[in-house]
Amino acid sequence: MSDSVSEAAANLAVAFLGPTGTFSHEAASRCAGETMSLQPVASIDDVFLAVEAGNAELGVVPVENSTEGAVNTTQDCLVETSLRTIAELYLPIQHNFLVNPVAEPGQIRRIVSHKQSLGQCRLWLREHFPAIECQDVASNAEAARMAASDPDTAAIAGELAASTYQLKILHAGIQDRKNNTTRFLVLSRDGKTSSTGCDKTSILVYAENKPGALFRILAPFDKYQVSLTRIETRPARDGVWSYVFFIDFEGHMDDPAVRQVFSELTQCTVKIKNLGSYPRAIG
Ligand SMILES: O=C(O)C(=O)C[C@]1(C(=O)O)C=C[C@@H](O)C=C1
Repeated sequence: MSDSVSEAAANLAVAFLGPTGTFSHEAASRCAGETMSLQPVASIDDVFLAVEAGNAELGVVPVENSTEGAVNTTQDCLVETSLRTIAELYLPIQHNFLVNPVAEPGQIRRIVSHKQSLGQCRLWLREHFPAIECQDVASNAEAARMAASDPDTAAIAGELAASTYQLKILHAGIQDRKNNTTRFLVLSRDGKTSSTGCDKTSILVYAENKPGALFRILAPFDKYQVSLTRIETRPARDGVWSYVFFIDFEGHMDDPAVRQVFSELTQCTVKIKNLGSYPRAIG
């Protein structure tokens, strides 16, 4: 994990989407290391709230998946939050079809999982269980917990959830894409990081509702040769059919070229928000 994370003081908590056994738990464990404790919370919104309120020092949230794309709840929370991203990490996501050890073959009446995971296994589910109802629940570990108390219910979740809730792995590696990966963000209140020479910056941009607005947003990146790594749109929520752009690009806010881009963007947008600069992880 990056220096920015290891600099967080000892014995402080890292909040993540719980309960125990989610992929978010795995991601949070990697960033907590030996020194920080782990704090499961009920939702992604609660991760933001825990860090904003000072009940946790850091929060770990999924932001995008290589199969399913953006995690919308996280994007929406990023619009409203004052937290900054201080690190990113990529986690390979291997899904499993988990059943209660006492379940008989043919007993499964419903399949539960987080909606991102159901999406990541859509083709497999269509091929193997076309007639069984799929229901999305708050997290994969919540799904595993349900399967542990009901032999009619199967869960889609990771190995950590299988061992935590003592479920049987009936089918392993059922995600539609073998190299399925989720990118997580590490959030903090103060958000201070130093340039490492290999960083990324995330910003949020409210575009003008005028012809050429997106063209003008992209022009400074071309002018200062700053490479974009992601651009994503979400409804802005402060008007019908107005949009906000999430833009990730290479470089740190302290780098001269990035400063130039940011200052030119402030002149051609309605509003711009710095979501943080952080060391680039290998995905
Ligand atoms: O339910 C979990 O295990 C989570 O940590 C959530 C989540 C997500 O929201 O994307 C995390 C990684 C996987 O992409 C699937 C689910």
